Amino acid sequence: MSNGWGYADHNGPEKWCDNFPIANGPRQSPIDIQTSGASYDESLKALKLQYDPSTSLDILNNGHSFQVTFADDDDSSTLTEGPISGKYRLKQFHFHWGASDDKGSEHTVDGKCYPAELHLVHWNTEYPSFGEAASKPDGLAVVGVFLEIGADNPNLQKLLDAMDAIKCKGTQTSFTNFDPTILLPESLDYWTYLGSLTTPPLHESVTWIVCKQSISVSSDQMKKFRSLLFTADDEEACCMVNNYRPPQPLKGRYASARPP
Ligand SMILES: NS(=O)(=O)c1ccc(C(=O)NCC(=O)NCCc2c[nH]cn2)cc1
Ligand SMILES: [Cu+2]
Ligand SMILES: [Zn+2]
Repeated sequence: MSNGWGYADHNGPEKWCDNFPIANGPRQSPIDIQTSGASYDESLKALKLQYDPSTSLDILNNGHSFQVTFADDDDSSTLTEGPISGKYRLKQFHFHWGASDDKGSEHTVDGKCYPAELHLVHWNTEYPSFGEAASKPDGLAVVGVFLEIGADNPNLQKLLDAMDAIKCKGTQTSFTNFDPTILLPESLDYWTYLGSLTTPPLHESVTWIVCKQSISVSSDQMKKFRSLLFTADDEEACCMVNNYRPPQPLKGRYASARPP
C-alpha cells in the first residue's frame, strides 16, 4: 500500500511530513543543481553500468508512477565505479513527469525544469536485499536522466506500447528482454550528491547520480505518459501527471562533478 500519500493537494509533497517527518531532514531530494556551485572532485570515476536485458521482468502501475522491475538475485545488472564504492544491483526504473511540457522533472538545473525525469534505482550489495538497503545511508544509488522535448525517441516505444496494459493503479504486465542501456544519454557525465528517496518513505539512503546530458521525448510521447491513471479501475479516474516532488533545501550540500 502507499500509506495514502500522493501528489494531490490533500496528500501531496507539502503534507508528507505529517506521516514522514524525515521530509524536513538534512539530506532530502530532489535539489536544484546549481552548476556554478558544483565542485570538481578528482576522486570521481566514470560511471560503469552493465545491464543484462534478461533480468527485466514486468512493468507495473503502482499508483505513483510506472516502473519496470528487474530480477536482482545475482549481479547480472549492476552499477559500479562512478561516485560509489562496491557494487549496486539494478532493482527498477521509473519516471516522474508533468501535466504539461514546462514541468515534470524532480531535479532542476539552475532552476530549469524538464518535462520528465527517469530514475534507475540500484541497491548496495553490501546489504542482503533492497528493503534492507533502502534505509541505510549508503544503501541506494539512483541514476537520474532528464527527458527534453524534441524528436520522437524510438527507445521509449516499447514502454509506451506497454502503457495500454497498465492504465490503472495495481495493473502490471510482463516486460521481458528490455535493456535499459538504450534509455541512457550518449555521455554519462554526471553530477552527484547525497540525498534521499523523493517519495515516502523518503529514506536518506540515496547517492544521487544525475546525468548532465538529457535524452529526447516528443510532445506526443509525453501525452502517452499522461494517459496513465493514479487511480484503480473502480475509482473515479485521475490522470497520472505532476508526480514529482519539488526541489528541497540544500542545507549546506552541493553537487560534485568529474573534472573536465
Ligand atoms: N524517486 S526515487 O527516489 O528514485 C525512489 C522512491 C521510492 C522508492 C521505493 O522503493 N519506495 C518503496 C520503498 O522504499 N520500499 C523499501 C522499504 C520500505 C517500504 N516502505 C517503507 N520502507 C525507490 C526510488
Ligand atoms: Cu504506495
Ligand atoms: Zn523517482
